[in-house]
Amino acid sequence: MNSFAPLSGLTFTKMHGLGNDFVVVDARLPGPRVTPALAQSLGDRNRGVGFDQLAEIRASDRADLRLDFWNADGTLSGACGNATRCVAARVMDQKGTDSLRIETAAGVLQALRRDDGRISVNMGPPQRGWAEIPLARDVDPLALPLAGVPAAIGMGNPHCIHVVSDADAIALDEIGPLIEHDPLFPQRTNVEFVQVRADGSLRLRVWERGAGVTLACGSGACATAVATHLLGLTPPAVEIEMDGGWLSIDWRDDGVWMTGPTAHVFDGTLAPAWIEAMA
Ligand SMILES: N[C@H](CCC[C@H](N)C(=O)O)C(=O)O
Repeated sequence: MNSFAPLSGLTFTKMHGLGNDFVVVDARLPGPRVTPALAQSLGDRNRGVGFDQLAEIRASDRADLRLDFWNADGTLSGACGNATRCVAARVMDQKGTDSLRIETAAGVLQALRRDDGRISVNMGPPQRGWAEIPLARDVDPLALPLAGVPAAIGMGNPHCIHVVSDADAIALDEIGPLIEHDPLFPQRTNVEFVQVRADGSLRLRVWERGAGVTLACGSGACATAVATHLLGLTPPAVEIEMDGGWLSIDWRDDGVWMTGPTAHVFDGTLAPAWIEAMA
């Protein structure tokens, strides 16, 4: 029994990592390919299923499988840490293994199941150069010419990280989209606001490119941990609390490791008339 039903079977799998929620479809089986329009309709929380991102499983000749990630607005993202952890958990369950390699646009990532059941993914090395993040011009990525002098780090997708004294005081809904669409980011950007607490943990809130405020963001947590370390504020390993819960991040020589829980919520079936209306 395949662990993921094909979209052509009008079914999908719903999962979340710390409330960052995903629809997973297995495009290795016969059925329609995901398109921007289909992702937008499926992502609609009133007229569709609703998700922060859609994770599309495809065959890979470099790893156990390939994942592509679609935001709720129909745009593609090169990375999605929490979805990578969720799909890895479900496929490792099905294979009865504790390790998996997943090809993404950002490279082949290693996933591991920890003894406590949490799932770790090595998200690879951060992008620190302005052109690879990417930024629109050659400025210091650790001191951007924007309000609050934020930092920019890429993790296969762009992140703009603001260190603030009180992350919960930020009007994320208002400020997030303004920064997401700032011309300094030619591919737009994810937007983070982070507070360094006295105990060394981080409080992080995220406005996601193409999705809005989310309860957690894996690649955003990785980018934030890299930025606060480069700014001399934290060690390479740090615990990060987001609205949906905690991720453990460890920037090691082989890449930025992210560890946290995953949850399989349900397997759903789309009404044939709904698919028909999509055509
Ligand atoms: N929620 C995802 C990030 C999605 C990033 C996406 N919003 C973009 O880069 O366009 C994560 O756990 O890494």
